[in-house]
Amino acid sequence: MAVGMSKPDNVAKAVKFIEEASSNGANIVSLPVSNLISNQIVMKRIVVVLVTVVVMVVVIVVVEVVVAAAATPATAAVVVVVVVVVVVTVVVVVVVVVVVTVEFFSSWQQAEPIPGPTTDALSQAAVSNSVYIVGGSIHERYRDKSFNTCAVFCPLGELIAKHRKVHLFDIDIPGQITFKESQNFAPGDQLTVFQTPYCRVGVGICYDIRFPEMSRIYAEQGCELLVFPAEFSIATGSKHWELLQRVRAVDNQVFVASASPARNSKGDYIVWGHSCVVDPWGDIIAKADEKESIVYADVDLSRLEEVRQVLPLDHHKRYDLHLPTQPSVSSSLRQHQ
Ligand SMILES: O=C(O)CCC(=O)C(=O)O
Repeated sequence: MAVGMSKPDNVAKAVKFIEEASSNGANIVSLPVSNLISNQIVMKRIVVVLVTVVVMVVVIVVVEVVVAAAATPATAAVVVVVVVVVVVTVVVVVVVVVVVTVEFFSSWQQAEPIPGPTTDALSQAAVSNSVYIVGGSIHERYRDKSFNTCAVFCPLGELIAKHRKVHLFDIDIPGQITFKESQNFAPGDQLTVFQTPYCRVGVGICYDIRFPEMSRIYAEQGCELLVFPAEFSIATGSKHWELLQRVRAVDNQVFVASASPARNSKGDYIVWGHSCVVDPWGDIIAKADEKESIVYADVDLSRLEEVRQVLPLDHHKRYDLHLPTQPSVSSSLRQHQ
């Protein structure tokens, strides 16, 4: 789905898509990342514009004062020094106040607790449509911290799992993309698995897909489907989006589904789009383009068995040589398995 600036509109649209997916027979519906979070990049642009305007106004005032003072040479030098000191102080104060305010606004005020208004709407949508919902991600406020969190609901509307993004996207690819997610979020410290009557599901958010150990643990814990609400940019998505999903599917012999927002036309972070579902053989069985759409796929467990039979990787594993993994599953798994 296309993500807008208004959180209530995004939530309403998500609910509409859930209804549509369910009416077309979907049992598990995943929303993309950011569908419920306003665009912080736009906030940062507003700051840049605001600061630029303030600086320009101050510069104009200074020029006026200097020109006026130049008429009386004796006081000109003193006036210039005073004005410069005042201007620099004002600019520094304005920048600090605005940046701190906006960071606070974007990283905290938009956040909400779970349960909260957004997850209430998702819970209601799960009940009304009798589906499991992997709720994209919301900006969760918990005590004095913010998390990038995916809430999962069962058809009874219960919150059965909550995945707080484990790996934060702090990267700098010169000339392409710089992102420091840890400025706004704290990392989660648990992996998340939930059980449905159809299959067992492991959840990750976006950058989490890049860490093969996480998907491996999910597979070892019996997951047949891995779901990644995500939001890759063009910079990395064009190269790695499909590749990562296919390699996770092939290595672990599981289905992998990744839900992305539609391509946005404005902003510094251009979303790649292309939600897709990959089967355990690595075939892409359903795929969107960059535009807004719903992607449907059957998680056919007999296909999974077939792949595991012809390529019995689990039987060939050399656990005596491979590094042991350290499973750590969220309490939701223990409660709902
Ligand atoms: O791994 C990537 O290339 C993109 C990840 C990302 O955009 C995120 O986690 O927010």
